[in-house]
Amino acid sequence: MSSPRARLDRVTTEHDDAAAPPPELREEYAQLAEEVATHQVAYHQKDAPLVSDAEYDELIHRLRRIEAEHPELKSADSPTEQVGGAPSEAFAPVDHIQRLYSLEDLFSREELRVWYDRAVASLQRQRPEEKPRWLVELKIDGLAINLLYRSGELVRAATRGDGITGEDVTHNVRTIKDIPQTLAGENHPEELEVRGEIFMPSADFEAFNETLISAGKPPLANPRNAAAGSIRQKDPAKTAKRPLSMFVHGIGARSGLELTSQHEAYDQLAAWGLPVSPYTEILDTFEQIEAYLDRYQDKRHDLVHQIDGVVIKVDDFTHQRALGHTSRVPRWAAAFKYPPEEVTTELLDIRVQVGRTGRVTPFAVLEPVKVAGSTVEKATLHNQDVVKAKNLLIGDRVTIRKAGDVIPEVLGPVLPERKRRQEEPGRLREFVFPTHCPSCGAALAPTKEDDVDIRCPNTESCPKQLSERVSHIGSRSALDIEALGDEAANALTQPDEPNPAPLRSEADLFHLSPEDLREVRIWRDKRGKDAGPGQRELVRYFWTKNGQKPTANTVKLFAELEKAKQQPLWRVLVALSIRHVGPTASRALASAYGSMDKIRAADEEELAGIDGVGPVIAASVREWFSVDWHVRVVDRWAEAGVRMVDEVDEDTPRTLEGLTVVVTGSLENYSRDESKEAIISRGGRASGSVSKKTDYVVAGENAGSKLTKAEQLGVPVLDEEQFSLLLTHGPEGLENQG
Ligand SMILES: NC(=O)c1ccc[n+]([C@@H]2O[C@H](COP(=O)([O-])OP(=O)(O)OC[C@H]3O[C@@H](n4cnc5c(N)ncnc54)[C@H](O)[C@@H]3O)[C@@H](O)[C@H]2O)c1
Ligand SMILES: [Zn+2]
Repeated sequence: MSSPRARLDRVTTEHDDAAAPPPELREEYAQLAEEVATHQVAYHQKDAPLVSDAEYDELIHRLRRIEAEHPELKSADSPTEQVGGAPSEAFAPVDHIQRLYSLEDLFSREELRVWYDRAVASLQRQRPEEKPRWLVELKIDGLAINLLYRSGELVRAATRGDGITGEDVTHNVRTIKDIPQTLAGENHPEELEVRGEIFMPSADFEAFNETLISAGKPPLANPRNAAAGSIRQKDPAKTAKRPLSMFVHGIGARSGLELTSQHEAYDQLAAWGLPVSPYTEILDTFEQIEAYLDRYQDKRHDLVHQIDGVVIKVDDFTHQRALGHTSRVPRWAAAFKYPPEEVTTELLDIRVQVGRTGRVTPFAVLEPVKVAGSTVEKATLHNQDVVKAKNLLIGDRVTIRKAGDVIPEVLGPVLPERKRRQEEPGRLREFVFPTHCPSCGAALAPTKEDDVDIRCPNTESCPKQLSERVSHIGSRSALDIEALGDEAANALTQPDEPNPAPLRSEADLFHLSPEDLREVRIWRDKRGKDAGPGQRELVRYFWTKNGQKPTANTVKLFAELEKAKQQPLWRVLVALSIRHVGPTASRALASAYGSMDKIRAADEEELAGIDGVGPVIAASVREWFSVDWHVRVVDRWAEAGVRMVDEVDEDTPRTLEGLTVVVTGSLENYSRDESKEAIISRGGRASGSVSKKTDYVVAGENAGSKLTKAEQLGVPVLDEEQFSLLLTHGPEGLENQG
């Protein structure tokens, strides 16, 4: 599929100014048109898309581009002229009184700007005295519906179909509680068409899918497919079981009803009991529209329904009429699309990786694909059971999802494509979990018999486990050694033939000398940040000449290792890679005991009793200290001068004793860890989630849902300045603030 597309791009640019389309282009145009038409049927009629919306959008855009350059290629039934699909024969056809249109898609701020300027200019010419206002609302990812009310009674409901003829789904729509059978209020027009979007609320969608999975049925792909599939059931009883809602987004034919604007129409429809969206706003300027786009891009996962963009409409009906329609879309409205969060790509392979605690996890190797602003080529699959549950075969086309900052997830195979591929022998194959560690060759096994996790038992010297542990020691949540990242950890722990690895165990990390790194490439060759231009040769000269003067990179590593020895006890605990012992548990242990020796001496029961520790972590800590080489790590580090005791700083006043504080968003003067430490060292509890028990929420730049939650629960919200006052003077500091 990709090669004809790539060729197409080339051909269209080369022939920008050519008059007659060359035969290859003709043929490729025909092919692409057919492909797009197939996707339209799969999506609109069968509710079973073969590709993601993003890919479809790309195809149809290319088609439009060719048509723009070579209009003679375009036929009247081109897929670019279609509004949705022809109505399915499973339902009675219904002619809409007034046509339904699709919307022009805009994929960037630049495209939006062009569209906006054109609309403004066109209105300016026609009605120079008036300035348009914009009604901006969310683009609900659902199914369009046209409701017909006669004298206040719902008489018919139809899908959009091709815009002229839809499918009669009245019985099914009557099962939706949000849609009134009889309108409230009075003065109902004799005839009224109400347009809206039927959707399955995000929360219900997840719950519904869980019931499907537990009944052994395949889950629905996304809320849009869910809504469309639910409305187009043959049996209304089935539709009735689906949690569906609707929001109004337009008005069609209306007899004897005088309305002057879109927002007035919404107000009237709301007064008659129809559900209108709470997210709609009337705006005046382009900047305000952009601010709206920004706001909802951040919030898109906290909404009642899924959205794929924002719809911008000219509010005034006179203005709408002045701008008019094309055959397919209104010129007075357009849809701004957010970057897609779901795309499909090829599952090239499933491999396994070895983690720092020996866990061997499968991950998907993907054909690189852009999603939500970044390129994805790998996604964890967690364990064998997940690979099975997701029903993945190597060679499948798969849907992946990346929402915001969340790590990318493989949702599952594109099933219709799977069927096609199954017919080609050898195209698909099942993933077989390896029996031996890909790094050290040890036989893999679960720790306990019924454990889903498979592990490499060679914990001490499996090179991959060791390098993962070493890079973890350098990570920000552990000893925070910037010069000790993945690359450095690899260089330290993997042999670089003919040289052996400088480090065979993390026990010796703090005993390394610059001499040990002399032959290791990243320290031998690389100029550090401090080394100025031209110094590289000089530094190398010293190395080769007398082996005395280390490179700037080496200096940096050793300076940072030295500094790391002074890190607080909790960070040392994190650095040890004890299973289940992350920053939270480490802080709890460190503040309860204050020294490594005491933690080592504590028995399991005692550990389990510590607030923030509990039985699982307690067992894990005890087990860890029972292994000889683990203890050796601690001893060797202590020997090298790593701090194993927390000094109780008598000078820090315990101003936050007994208080729980949540910090959200970014502060100017404190990093995430610094603010936590500031709270804990003053006797407070630094929590990650807001509840009724939270005493204060400190909100920095870009604070998100935690701030909203605090406001809902009435938890006092502090800015950074008030936070500083709280730290130095306790709650009284805030009271005196005036
Ligand atoms: N994956 C595939 O194979 C495939 C195939 C065909 C179409 N598609 C997807 O379908 C969409 C194109 O279909 P389309 O013609 O329905 O266009 P569209 O969904 O981009 O926009 C038009 C529709 O948006 C809906 N809408 C939602 N909120 C609205 C609001 N607030 N105001 C007005 N309208 C609102 C209306 O139902 C309207 O008909 C694209 O997203 C495309 O990616 C995908
Ligand atoms: Zn191994």
